[in-house]
Amino acid sequence: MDNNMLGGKSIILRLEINIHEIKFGKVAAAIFEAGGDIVAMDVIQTSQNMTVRDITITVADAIDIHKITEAVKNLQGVSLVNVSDRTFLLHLGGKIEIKPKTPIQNRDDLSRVYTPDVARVCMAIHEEPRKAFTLTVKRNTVAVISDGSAVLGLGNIGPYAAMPVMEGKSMLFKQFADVDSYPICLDTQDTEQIIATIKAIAPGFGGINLEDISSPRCFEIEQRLREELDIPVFHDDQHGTAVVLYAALINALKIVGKSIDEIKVVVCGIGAAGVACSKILLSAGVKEIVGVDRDGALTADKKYDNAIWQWYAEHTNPYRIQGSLQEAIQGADVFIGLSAGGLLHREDVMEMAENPVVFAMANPTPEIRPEEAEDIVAVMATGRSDYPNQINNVLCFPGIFRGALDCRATTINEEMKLAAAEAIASSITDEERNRFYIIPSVFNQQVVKAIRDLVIKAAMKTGVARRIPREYR
Ligand SMILES: NC(=O)C1=CN([C@@H]2O[C@H](COP(=O)(O)OP(=O)(O)OC[C@H]3O[C@@H](n4cnc5c(N)ncnc54)[C@H](O)[C@@H]3O)[C@@H](O)[C@H]2O)C=CC1
Ligand SMILES: CC(=O)C(=O)O
Ligand SMILES: [Mg+2]
Repeated sequence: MDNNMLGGKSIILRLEINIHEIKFGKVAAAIFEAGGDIVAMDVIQTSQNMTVRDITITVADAIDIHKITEAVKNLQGVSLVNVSDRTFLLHLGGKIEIKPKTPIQNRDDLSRVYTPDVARVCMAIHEEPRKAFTLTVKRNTVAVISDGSAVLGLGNIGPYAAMPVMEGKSMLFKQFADVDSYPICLDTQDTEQIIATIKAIAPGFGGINLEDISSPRCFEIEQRLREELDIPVFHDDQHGTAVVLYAALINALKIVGKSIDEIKVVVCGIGAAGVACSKILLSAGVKEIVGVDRDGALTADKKYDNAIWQWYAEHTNPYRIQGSLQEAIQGADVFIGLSAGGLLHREDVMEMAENPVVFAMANPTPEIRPEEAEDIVAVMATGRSDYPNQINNVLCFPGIFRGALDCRATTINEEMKLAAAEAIASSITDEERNRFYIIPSVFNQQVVKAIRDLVIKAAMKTGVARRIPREYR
C-alpha cells in the first residue's frame, strides 16, 4: 500500500530550484494545477544559482500527491530532493518517551532511588507482594500488547509494523486518562508463546490491553490470560469496540425511532470485533443478527471448523439467510462493518430498510465512505477521526482502565463494560443528539470521568475491586 494512503493530507516537498532557469511562481502554479494548496514555505538554503525550499502543501487525497510530485519533477530547473508528510514527521523516533518523576540531583537522591536504599523497598514488596501496587509503576501502568496479526484493517503486517498503532494507543491512554502504558509487539504468533510471554511480564503491570490480535486466536489468548492472571486482561478490539458500538447504537435508534428488539442487524466481518459486537447486541436484546464474512452469511445450515463461527451461526441468523453481503443486507435496519475497506456500496444501502443506520467501522478505510451514502442514510458513523460520529474504541479503553486501575480491579467484567457503555451513551443529552452527533468526542474529558466512576461502582458491586477509592469510602 502507498504510505500516503494512510493519512498524510499535508506533505512537505523539499525542492532545489535553479533560479536562473525557473521562477518560483511557475513552480507554485504547477503545484496548484496538480491539486495542491501551498500553505507554508521555508527557505532552507540559498546560493547564487540555487535555492532550496521546503514547501508545505495540503492535498485532498493520495492521487494528488502523486500528481504533484510528477508535475514538479517535470519542471525544467527543479529537482525534487525529498517528499515527507506531517504524519511521518510526527512518527520520527517514535511518539512516546519514559521520564523520571523526580530528578536525581546528587548522591543522596541516587542512593534512595537506586542502591542501597532501593533494597529496603524491594524487601518490603518481597514480604508483602501487594505493595507492588503502591511502590512501583504497577499501580498506573498497562501493557498494550500486539502480535501484529490484525493491525487495524491492514491484516497480518507483523510486530514491527504494528508498533505505530500501539504507540498511538499508549499516547491516548496517557492523554485521555493519565494511564501510563508501554507498547509491546511480540515476535511470535503462537498462542502458547504469547500467553507464556504475557504471563511472564505481568508483574510490572496493573492491566493488559490486548490489541490487534487476529481471531480466532485472540479468543483463547484472552480467555486463558483472564483465568491465569489477577489483573484485568481486556482485548480492546473485542470489548472496547463493543462498548462504544452499543453506546452509539442506543443513540442512533433514538434518532430513527426503532426499538432494539425489532431491528435486523447485518454485521460484516466476523472477527475479533465483529464477534464481540454481536455478543453485546444479543445480550442487549437484538433478535435478528446476520453475520457475513468472506464466504457469505454465517448460517446454522453449514458446519464451520472455526469454533467461534460455529457458535455464532447457532446463535444468530434465525431465518438462516444464505449468500453474500448483498443478499444478507436486504431489509436490514443497521449495518455494522468490522471487516475491510470498500465492501459496502451505495446500491446495497438502497436495499436496506427505511431510515438505515450504517456504521462502517473498518480502519483506516471504512466499508463505505460517508460521502457515498450520506444522502440516503439516517445515521452514518465510521471509526475515523476525520468524519462526524467516530465509533472507535478510543472512547472506551482509557476510561475503563482508569476505573479498573483506580479500584485495583482483578478483572474487567460484563457489568463494568455495560457501565462504560451507559456512561458514553448518556453523555449526549436529548437536546444535543442529532444524526451527526450520536457519540461524544474523544476530547470530551467528562466522558472519561463518567466511564471511570460507573466502572468503579460496577467493580465494587460485583466484588472485583481490591481497593475502594477515597470518594467511595
Ligand atoms: N472502529 C473501531 O473502533 C474498530 C475498528 N476495527 C476494524 O475492524 C476491522 C476488523 O478488525 P478485527 O476484528 O480486529 O480483525 P480480525 O482479523 O479479527 O477480523 C476481521 C474479519 O473480517 C473478515 N473480512 C476481511 N475481509 C473481508 C471481506 N472482504 N469480506 C468479508 N469479511 C472480510 C475477516 O475474514 C475476519 O473474520 C479492521 O478494519 C479494524 O480496523 C476493529 C476494532 C475497533
Ligand atoms: C480502532 C482499532 O483498534 C482498530 O481499528 O483496530
Ligand atoms: Mg485495534
